Amino acid sequence: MTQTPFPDDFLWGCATAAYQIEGSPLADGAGASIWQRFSHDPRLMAAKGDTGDVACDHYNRMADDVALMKELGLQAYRFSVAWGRVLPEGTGRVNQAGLGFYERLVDTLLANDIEPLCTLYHWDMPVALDDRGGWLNRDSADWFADYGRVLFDRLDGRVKKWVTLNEPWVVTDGGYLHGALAPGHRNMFEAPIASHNLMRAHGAAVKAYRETGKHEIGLVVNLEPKYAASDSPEDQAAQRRAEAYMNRQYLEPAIHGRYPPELKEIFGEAWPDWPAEDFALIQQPIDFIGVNYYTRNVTRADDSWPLNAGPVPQTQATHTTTGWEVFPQGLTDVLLWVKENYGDLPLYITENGAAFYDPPNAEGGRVDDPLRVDYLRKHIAAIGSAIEQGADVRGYMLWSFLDNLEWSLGYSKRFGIVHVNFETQARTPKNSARLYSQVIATNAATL
Ligand SMILES: OC[C@@H]1[C@@H](O)[C@H](O)[C@@H](O)c2[nH]c(CCc3ccccc3)c[n+]21
Repeated sequence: MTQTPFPDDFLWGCATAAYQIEGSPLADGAGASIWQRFSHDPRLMAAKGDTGDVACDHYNRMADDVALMKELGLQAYRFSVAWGRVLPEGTGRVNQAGLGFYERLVDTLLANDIEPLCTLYHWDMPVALDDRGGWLNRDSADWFADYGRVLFDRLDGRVKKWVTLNEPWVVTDGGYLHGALAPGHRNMFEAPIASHNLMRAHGAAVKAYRETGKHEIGLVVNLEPKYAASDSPEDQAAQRRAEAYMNRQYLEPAIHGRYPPELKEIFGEAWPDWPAEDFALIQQPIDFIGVNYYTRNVTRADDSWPLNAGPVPQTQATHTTTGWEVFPQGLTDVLLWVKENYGDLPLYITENGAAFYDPPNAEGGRVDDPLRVDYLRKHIAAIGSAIEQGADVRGYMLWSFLDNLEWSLGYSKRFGIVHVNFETQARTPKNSARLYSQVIATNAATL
């Protein structure tokens, strides 16, 4: 048994997102989000009938859920705010009842010695703004900054770690290129525009935070390390395109004020000439980078659209129920890649976890999830290895605290370390929750 001690102030927590756990999406004056619209549309939703109307009913069960977080020993909790609860029309009128829910959540967390990490945007834009063009409208940067100011004014100080966007790549690739996620567009010309406006909005919100904010704000990106399938020039070029498209497209402008050249190659005539002043806005200095890691990709040249690059199935490996290869080394590799390419900004693992087929509630209220226990042990050890090699990793937010709505895949993909019986809303910690409690108590990875 090898123990890898973590830094003394390493922050151990869990992550969730508003639309995936809260339910009551229209309660107390809230304005509908694009996910309310998308999940109710059987033409768009893969898991037809699975909506966020109830989810984990966290909106009504928040105090009990925070008590369970405390019981498990969580030191932090990463959540997102549903924009439409706070600003039902997306801009203008503030819905005090909606803002009040998040104020109660933050105060309850603090009363339980759990540090709140607040994500402003985890994919649920108000429909009122989507109807005005959403992320395709350059005004979205101002809408988002104004929304941020409402939260900063009310919660900064109690919230000391802010995140502007969760995974702009997924918002763009899923919502505007392939259409698998809200708002369900499939348009190669729209995707770069949405992507660019998301980053302008990120910059505008960071700039707004610096007007009054006294703590930290960062950006969360999903990173999937790309390993060329061979040394052939074709596979090497495919790896560069895939890495640029997913892993560099957002960090390059945020940190270096530029886009990777491969994006013009990928999008061709669909890649606009961006106004130079946009990059000064996007490149606002941030205090940390949040890394969401789940798996890797072995990449080869192929005729897939739009990258002409695709995965080589790793048939010999363990896979999750979402089809992702379990590859802990990729987490070590990608943390060192961030350090090498983007400098020594503090890093947080803002998401890491896995969906496996968990047994139903066994007798005595236990859920045995050995594959998730093994996944977490190995990925937490992988972080320890990156830290030993010089990565400045400050915390780990496990995805996820509860089984929840896995977007268009519905409730069948269970990522929680706490099982949710969606008929009764009963919460049952899985064995992985017990493992995580031990990791937190010892501040060490044990393999
Ligand atoms: O899929 C598990 C989680 C989601 O539930 C989170 O809301 C989201 O932040 C998130 N991102 C990723 C990695 C990127 C990705 C998202 C969706 C589909 C494929 C890859 C995995 N997850």
